Amino acid sequence: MVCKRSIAYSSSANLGSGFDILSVAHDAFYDEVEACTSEGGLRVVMTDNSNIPEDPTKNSAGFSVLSLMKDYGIKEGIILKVKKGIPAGLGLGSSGASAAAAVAAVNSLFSLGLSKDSMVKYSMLGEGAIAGSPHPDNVAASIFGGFVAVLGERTVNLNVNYDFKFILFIPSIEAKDKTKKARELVPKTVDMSSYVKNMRFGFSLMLGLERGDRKLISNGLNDEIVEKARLPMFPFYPELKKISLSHNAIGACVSGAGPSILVLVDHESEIKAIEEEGKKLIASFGYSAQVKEAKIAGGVKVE
Ligand SMILES: Nc1ncnc2c1ncn2[C@@H]1O[C@H](COP(=O)(O)OP(=O)(O)OP(=O)(O)O)[C@@H](O)[C@H]1O
Ligand SMILES: N[C@@H](CCO)C(=O)O
Repeated sequence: MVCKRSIAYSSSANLGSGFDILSVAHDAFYDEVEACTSEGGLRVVMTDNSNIPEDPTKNSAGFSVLSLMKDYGIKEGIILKVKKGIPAGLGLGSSGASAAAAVAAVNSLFSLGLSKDSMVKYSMLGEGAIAGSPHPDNVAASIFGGFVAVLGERTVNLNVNYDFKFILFIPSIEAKDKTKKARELVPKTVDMSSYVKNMRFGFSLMLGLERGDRKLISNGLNDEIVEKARLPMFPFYPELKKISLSHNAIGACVSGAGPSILVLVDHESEIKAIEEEGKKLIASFGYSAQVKEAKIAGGVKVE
């Protein structure tokens, strides 16, 4: 039996207006996957006591690897042992990280020579199996690391020339098929004024990161369309953003499909006040919340 082990970090997708395009990997949490050759077929084993299905067609890691096995004619059996570090269903790219780690491990196990873009392609299929449509942003961040823009079949890393860190507010809200439901809330059409505002936000964020311009980054962390449509899923968000900005955060946005919220902070921000008041606010809505500080993380690693 030959094995390969990999780890992939959590991520926050969308970053305001970049629905299904922009994302960032952070070191808040990571998943580990060990892929070993075995008897025929694919078996997924969740090594912790999570309720995540082990049926490969219902598991993001399993479905991605099934697709790889089919396309690359892999006849040998594979056992995937998935150790979850990233809590699922909270907008932290949990399903995407498992898929990314599994694809990278199998790529190495069978020396498939997949490019990072091909790994994104296979990993996003796992997202499709559970969220109804295969969004690429979380898996792209987990594979490439850093800030990414997914531009069709290519993912590009953004240069970051500003020093900041993240605060993640992670409310304990259990919602079955959360991302699937959240995607159903996204409007099918948008009016021109929202489109123009969102283009401005997206360009502001990308240029602000590249130029190290705090004001542009701050202006970029906004969204007129998707966050608004999904607000009933995280009703505390507008007030949490207000509190963060009043204490000099750079900006705040919904992490992926929520309910977690990502806040960017730097030396000018009153971090303790943001964390304490933010937690109290979420409690006033009836939810407990974990608050976690994090930094930008690298891409998937195979041992
Ligand atoms: N390997 C996996 N890791 C995590 N969740 C998985 C996995 N395979 C299947 N799932 C299922 O996917 C659902 C969680 O996915 P969902 O997209 O809602 O959350 P997420 O990946 O944590 O967040 P987001 O995509 O918003 O960042 C759960 O119902 C879980 O059972
Ligand atoms: N772009 C995806 C990310 C899910 O984490 C969405 O917002 O549905």
